[in-house]
Amino acid sequence: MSALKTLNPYFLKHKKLLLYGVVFIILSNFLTIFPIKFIGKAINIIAHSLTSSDSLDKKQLLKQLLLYGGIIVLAPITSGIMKFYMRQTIIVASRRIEFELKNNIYKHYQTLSFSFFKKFKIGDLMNRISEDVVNVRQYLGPGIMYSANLSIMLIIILGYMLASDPIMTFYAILPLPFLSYFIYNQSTVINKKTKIVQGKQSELSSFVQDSFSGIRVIKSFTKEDYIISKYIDQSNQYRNETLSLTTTEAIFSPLMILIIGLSNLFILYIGGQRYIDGKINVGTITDFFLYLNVLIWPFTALGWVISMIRRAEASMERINDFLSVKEEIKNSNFNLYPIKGEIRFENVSYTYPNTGIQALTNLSFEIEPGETIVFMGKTGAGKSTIALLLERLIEPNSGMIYIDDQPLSEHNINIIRDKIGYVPQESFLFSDTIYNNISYGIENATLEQVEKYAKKAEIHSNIMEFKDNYQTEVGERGVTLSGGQKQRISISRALIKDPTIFLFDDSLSAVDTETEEKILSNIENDIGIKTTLIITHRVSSAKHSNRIIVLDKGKIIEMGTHSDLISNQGFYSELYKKQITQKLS
Ligand SMILES: Nc1ncnc2c1ncn2[C@@H]1O[C@H](COP(=O)(O)OP(=O)(O)OP(=O)(O)O)[C@@H](O)[C@H]1O
Repeated sequence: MSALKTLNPYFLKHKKLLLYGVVFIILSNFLTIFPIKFIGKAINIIAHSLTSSDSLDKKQLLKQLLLYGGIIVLAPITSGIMKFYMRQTIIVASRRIEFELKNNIYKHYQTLSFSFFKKFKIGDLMNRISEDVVNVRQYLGPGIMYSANLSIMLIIILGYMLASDPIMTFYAILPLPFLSYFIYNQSTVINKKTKIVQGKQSELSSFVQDSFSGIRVIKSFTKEDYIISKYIDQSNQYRNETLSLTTTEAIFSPLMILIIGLSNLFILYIGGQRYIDGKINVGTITDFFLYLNVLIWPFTALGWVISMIRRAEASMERINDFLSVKEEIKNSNFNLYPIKGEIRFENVSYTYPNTGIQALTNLSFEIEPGETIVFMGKTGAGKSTIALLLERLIEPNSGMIYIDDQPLSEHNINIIRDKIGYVPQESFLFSDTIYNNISYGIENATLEQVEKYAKKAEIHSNIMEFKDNYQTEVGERGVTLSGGQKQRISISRALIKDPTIFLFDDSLSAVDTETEEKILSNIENDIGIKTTLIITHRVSSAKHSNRIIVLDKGKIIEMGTHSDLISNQGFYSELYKKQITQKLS
């Protein structure tokens, strides 16, 4: 239960609603149980009036019968109203706590570092905020409501039963703990099997999703038969797991009815004997049947609630695991100031913690404000890692990064990120309109502003060809756009921020070299004294640079101007020759 202690502050916040809920539970239970003994009394009156010949006595009995009838009808109606308020308080409190918990988890996710998100699968992160929170909410709502209901009902009903006949009470209740245990056991098995079925179902739907997304590759490689047999295989697994769950569920009801039947049998047998012995009357037997009827649901709920609490505890532990992760990169500077754009790396090394790959080793370079530097090198050389470090999405293991001669770690992180116009390698677009995607980084952007920067990124004329122009929805992650269109929208999104430092991470790879030229000279005309870092595999981008840095295995192997590196006869000049020959041919 220790993990569930995290919920105490939430309980305290909603204590009023929860307390009202308990009051309504007490009232509703009392009103459910209270009229039962009047049913027994009414039966005794009817039995008595059948044998009585006194008309005055019969009149008196009828009056009493009417009074009992009134109680028997009115009490359950009032109990129903109380049950309504019981749900309106406890379930509403649980829904509010669920809402607050979800918001807190989401807020916490937003504070966590970039490497945290690289460590966990998206599906896993989503589960904490959906399935796990639902499990906790079920404990908070139905869990608490039924536990309170059972305890209160048990106290009231046991009082009545013991007052009527202690021996019959013992026999009537005897099978009920077995009922709770059985329900707990079955619920645990059903939960486990349901999880497996859900897992198989999501495997199947991701497989189908994947095969639809990759339909082009499947057809090109004529893999249709392979895909169909794989689908049938996965579908068979799903069917087998579902059938196993259905069998468990099918055993559930008959066994439950058997245990309840045993209780009824005990009442009939023991009650019958005690009636023959003259120890109780017919009304008492009727009362016990009715008491048992009322008790069955709480005892059933007990088993269910125990398994629910165990599930909630496991879920809360998983949620707590995430909530206890601390912000790795904290901002300690909240001043507002301008940035000139001078960048200095001094012996910077970085190793990715999850793979142990050393991406950069003792890297040192300096960039003056307004300079354009091109980073080149084989794939995996460490170029994108420089971009991540500059945005302070990750921190160096050793060495220092300076911006405007001040350590990056001492800067206001929000200013740095705001003043860097970053265009990522995979142009991620939100499922929204083109307008909202371009204006993402600034508030209340006008259409003129959006158009201006779309023109600079050479995408405006494309957008004007779409039916809804700037209001065109780009679909999930921009699926309705070509790779080059996505890249140029992503560039417009960086340009509109009017940053001091531009950071292009291989962000022109999907446009032809002519468009690339145009975009870079559009930006150049506008840049003024802005620092620009271009990570690229194309020598055409290098033309616009002051210097080129070539990396290999996280180290600088060449640095200089285009003509310096051509005469160097190294990686750059080889690449240049290759790409120029390709262009000419
Ligand atoms: N998130 C990550 N987790 C673990 N290792 C990573 C991660 N990102 C990159 N690496 C590793 O770090 C090294 C440098 O990667 P980086 O992305 O900086 O290379 P790059 O030069 O930008 O490559 P490319 O030109 O292919 O984009 C590579 O060996 C890569 O496998």
